[in-house]
Amino acid sequence: MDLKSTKASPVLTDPSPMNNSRLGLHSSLLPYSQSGPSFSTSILSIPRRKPGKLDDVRSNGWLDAMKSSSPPHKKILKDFTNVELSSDDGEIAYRSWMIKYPSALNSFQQIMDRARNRKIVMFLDYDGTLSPIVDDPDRAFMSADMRSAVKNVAKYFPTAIISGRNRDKVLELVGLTELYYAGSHGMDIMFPAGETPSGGHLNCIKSTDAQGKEVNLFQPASEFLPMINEVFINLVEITKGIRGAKVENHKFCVSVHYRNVDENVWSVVAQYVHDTLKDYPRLRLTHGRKVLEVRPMIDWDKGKAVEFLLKSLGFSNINDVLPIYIGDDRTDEDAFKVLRKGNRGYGILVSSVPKESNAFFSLGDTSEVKEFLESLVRMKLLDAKIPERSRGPSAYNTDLSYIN
Ligand SMILES: O=P(O)(O)OC[C@H]1O[C@H](O[C@H]2O[C@H](CO)[C@@H](O)[C@H](O)[C@H]2O)[C@H](O)[C@@H](O)[C@@H]1O
Repeated sequence: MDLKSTKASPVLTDPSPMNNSRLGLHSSLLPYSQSGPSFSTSILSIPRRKPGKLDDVRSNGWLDAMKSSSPPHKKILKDFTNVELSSDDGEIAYRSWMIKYPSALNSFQQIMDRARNRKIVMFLDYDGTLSPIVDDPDRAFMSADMRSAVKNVAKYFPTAIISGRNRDKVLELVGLTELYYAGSHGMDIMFPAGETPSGGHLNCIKSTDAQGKEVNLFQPASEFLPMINEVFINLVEITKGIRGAKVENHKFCVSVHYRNVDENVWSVVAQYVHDTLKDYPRLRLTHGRKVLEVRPMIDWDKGKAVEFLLKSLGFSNINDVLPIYIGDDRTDEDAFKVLRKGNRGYGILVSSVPKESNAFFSLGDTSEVKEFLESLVRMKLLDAKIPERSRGPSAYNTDLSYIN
């Protein structure tokens, strides 16, 4: 297979604003320009390959997007309101944001009313949702309490983790075999054998899980595997002189982290990724939290993965099912959109600062996520105890702490 071929695959589309036609805007990349940002040799050793013109990543918006990824709270408030805010103003801006995206904890009753006579299906993102954001992606562990909250939720509600990470890695981090897992932003889905979605998807293969159980794997970007490996190797090589840069191979996508890179050098990281992508017109870039993500240019994302799983698991009837997706990142917005469309379910954004979103509700941080999951379980147990006839709208407002 010609890895760099532009020949279209049936699944290829160009859904991203950050695609390679944008990248092509400045195709005549010049050798490294001295007018780029200055950096000390203590944080950046001489790279093997010189980056193209650093203006590329400025003019195509990459740098702005990088700066606005997980910025300080004050900057987010300024961007959200368009004015410089004092901390009191910030509090007001946050409160008005909360009116638009009410707390899922405070709106629990409303969510439960909607869930009456419907099966809740839970979708959970990993980083920033189940585990707090930390500097080292290899140390993004979830707490034991969170693990037990997820385990309990999965006892009563079908539960899937949809992560940008490699599927095996996220399974290792979560450590619960009773869940469904989708890695690589939904491009690597494992689901039970026998449950194939109607419509007979291609790219669905039989496999076995870690316990030797038969499962189905859906990998719509499987043809990109060699290309992704090649790009991973190139990106590791090209960024190895940049202190703090880290490249992860997630099988069907590659992450380039700049969280621990000196901000003056971000443009160099961006330019290296930009230069690399010029050789791969069938790959595109998306932005996460202080991470650049290189992925196949296919019409597939976390939203499509949610739809696929609902269908595969037999939960596509909108009248019987209430899907809830909790996530914190831009890539989760695709899933929020799918649930918002046709009022199908609820997206819940995890954020402690105002952010525009397609979610319906918000939760402030991972501890509120845990609280929400625990409330779902308590509600389920209470439901089993209260006879149908005595259930009123306020049934779930009672103190549920006696249920263990
Ligand atoms: O879809 P997710 O499960 O949320 O994965 C998205 C990315 O998460 C990881 O990076 C993020 O979390 C790290 C640990 O807290 C943090 O250091 C990093 O800055 C964040 O971007 C993961 O390492 C990425 O590969 C995922 O794409």
